[in-house]
Amino acid sequence: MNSKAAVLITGASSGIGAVYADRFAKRGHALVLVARDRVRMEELAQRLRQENGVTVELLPADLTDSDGLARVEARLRDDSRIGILVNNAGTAAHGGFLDQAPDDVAQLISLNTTALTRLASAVAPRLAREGAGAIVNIGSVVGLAPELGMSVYGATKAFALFLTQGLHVELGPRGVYVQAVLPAATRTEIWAKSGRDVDSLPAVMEVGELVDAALAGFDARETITIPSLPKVEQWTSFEAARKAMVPNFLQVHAAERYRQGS
Ligand SMILES: NC(=O)C1=CN([C@@H]2O[C@H](COP(=O)(O)OP(=O)(O)OC[C@H]3O[C@@H](n4cnc5c(N)ncnc54)[C@H](OP(=O)(O)O)[C@@H]3O)[C@@H](O)[C@H]2O)C=CC1
Ligand SMILES: N[C@@H](C=O)C(=O)O
Repeated sequence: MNSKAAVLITGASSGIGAVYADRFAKRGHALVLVARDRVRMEELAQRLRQENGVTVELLPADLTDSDGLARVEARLRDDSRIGILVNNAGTAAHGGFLDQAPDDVAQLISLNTTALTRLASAVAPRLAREGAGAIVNIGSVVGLAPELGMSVYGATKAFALFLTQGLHVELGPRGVYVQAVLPAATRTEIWAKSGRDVDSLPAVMEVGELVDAALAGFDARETITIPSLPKVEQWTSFEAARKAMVPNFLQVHAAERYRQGS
């Protein structure tokens, strides 16, 4: 019997999710693949079964649809073989805020934040009871960079980062590992799908290299993994500055600069 936890990967029909599937299959994990495109997932599943002898199941679902999302939530809640969730499905939006239709914005938020949170929420109680398992949330460096002008997409990725840090605080002591991976530009279909030419970017990482680095962070049990960032000290000092500010928030009086005439 295979004692390794099964891995449920969302957005597994292409790009980063498909490579996660490949790498976890190579490590001998059974897989549950989630996305809308059943045909692409079946092609991937057949190859992974053949090459690695692992069980690969498909759970086709649109995660912005309440029925689809509920099916995946139920699977995460009830299937005790699943010990790792890779919350990867996501889309980006082209254009600036003024050009984006509210319905498109709502759809983006629904996939990148609501689905991500509901799936984590479906699996977390069981993992906490078992005192084991992992939740991996795919964020983006865009979530740290409002200057890039992708405000809604970046906000969803900032959400993924914050949620990860919060869940790390809450679930870490219960034995559940939570990781956020923050890729920078990576060669996948997301760029063409959102109307952008990936080759116009100054630097793009190949998707295999991105996922291998993310898994190195996973193996090291990092909470935040930024594969492209050359010096980790930049992230650790950013975090140290944030943490140093937190004890100063609770005050009886407003800061001196806001006190008028007192
Ligand atoms: N590539 C990059 O430069 C970067 C990507 N990221 C993040 O990485 C993640 C993966 O993206 P990437 O691999 O690049 O892009 P892809 O477009 O290749 O993959 C996106 C995946 O999400 C799935 N998906 C999209 N919409 C839905 C939906 N409504 N329901 C279920 N699944 C859906 C797609 O499958 P299907 O269409 O079959 O449903 C596909 O499998 C995203 O969260 C993205 O924001 C972060 C930083 C950089
Ligand atoms: N997905 C990319 C933007 O569209 C990114 O996060 O860099």
